[in-house]
Amino acid sequence: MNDMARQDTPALVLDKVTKEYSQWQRSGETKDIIRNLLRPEKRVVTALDQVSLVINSGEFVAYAGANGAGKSTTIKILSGILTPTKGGVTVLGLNPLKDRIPLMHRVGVLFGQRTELWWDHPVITSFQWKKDVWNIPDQVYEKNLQMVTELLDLPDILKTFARELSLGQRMRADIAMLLLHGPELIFLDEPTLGLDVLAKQQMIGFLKKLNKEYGTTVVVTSHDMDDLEEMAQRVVFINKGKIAFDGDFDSLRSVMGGFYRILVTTQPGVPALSLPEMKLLHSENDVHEYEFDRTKVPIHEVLGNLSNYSQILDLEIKKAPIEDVVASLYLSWKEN
Ligand SMILES: Nc1ncnc2c1ncn2[C@@H]1O[C@H](COP(=O)(O)OP(=O)(O)OP(=O)(O)O)[C@@H](O)[C@H]1O
Repeated sequence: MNDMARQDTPALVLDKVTKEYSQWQRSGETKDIIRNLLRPEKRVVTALDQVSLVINSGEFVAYAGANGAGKSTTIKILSGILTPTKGGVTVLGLNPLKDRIPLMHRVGVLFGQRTELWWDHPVITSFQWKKDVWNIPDQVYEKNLQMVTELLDLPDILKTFARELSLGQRMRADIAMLLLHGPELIFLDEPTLGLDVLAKQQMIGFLKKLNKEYGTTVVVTSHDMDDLEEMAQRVVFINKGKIAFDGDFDSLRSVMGGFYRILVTTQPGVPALSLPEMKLLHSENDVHEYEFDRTKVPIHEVLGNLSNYSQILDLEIKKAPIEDVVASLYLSWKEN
């Protein structure tokens, strides 16, 4: 396929995909052992319920949702590990089940806590093993190895045994290995889980660069909404197997109202002011944090009200933290 045709083909399409699992039910009580053996009970769980989704080539998409929402199931279906119960799936224009081998050469999948590195060998040995087994041409391998070594700062890591790497170093080595065959589309499950602040920043910076400069389509799942907001342009939320939101982060914020935070620093000893249309969240020393909904009170009105108070020394307005927005969303979904 030429490059033009590739760009026109969506990176992935889910068309009314449903996935049901059968789960064996056992009470765990001794008195039920015989009954469990003779009349085992099964429960059908609908992990994905008529999910339709299109992700275009070159996008960076956050795929989010609470525990058990259906994220891993989606990624397993997209990578051909699972068959959907109903519905159609294409990845880079191919069928993940029938075309698994050709797809493997164009896609990369990384499940956060799993590693493909050989534990008792230096990292470079695993890389060379992948090159041989995957039949990666010398030129492609050398080019990608150079790219990941530079961008992920790997020189020392390459010579180190995988078992001796820190979590952050191992994650970098895993992502590097994933990219050696030059995938056009990558699925990453929790790539920042457990990383310290610096390692996390490095990982986020690298993924953004990979998407922007190399055009790789990236689909990331994570429970850390701040990380997702920093990385992705689009967020798709799945809730109980259904797409509950698909858009950018600002639109996600506005789903729960246009909540903003304002930090008001007053002169020492001045108690928190009671301000119209603003909810006091907390006060510490002379800094008081309020929340307001800008769809109800425009920002200029808030500032106008505050300008009447000579006790105010400083002001800072910021968007409500995305984690809080999502917590309210989860709560509203739970109640429905
Ligand atoms: N192999 C399986 N057999 C039976 N049920 C399963 C299986 N895998 C997942 N499920 C069920 O499908 C639903 C979706 O699970 P899935 O692992 O896709 O969620 P998730 O969004 O990835 O969750 P998490 O964030 O906790 O990893 C859950 O109710 C889960 O119990």
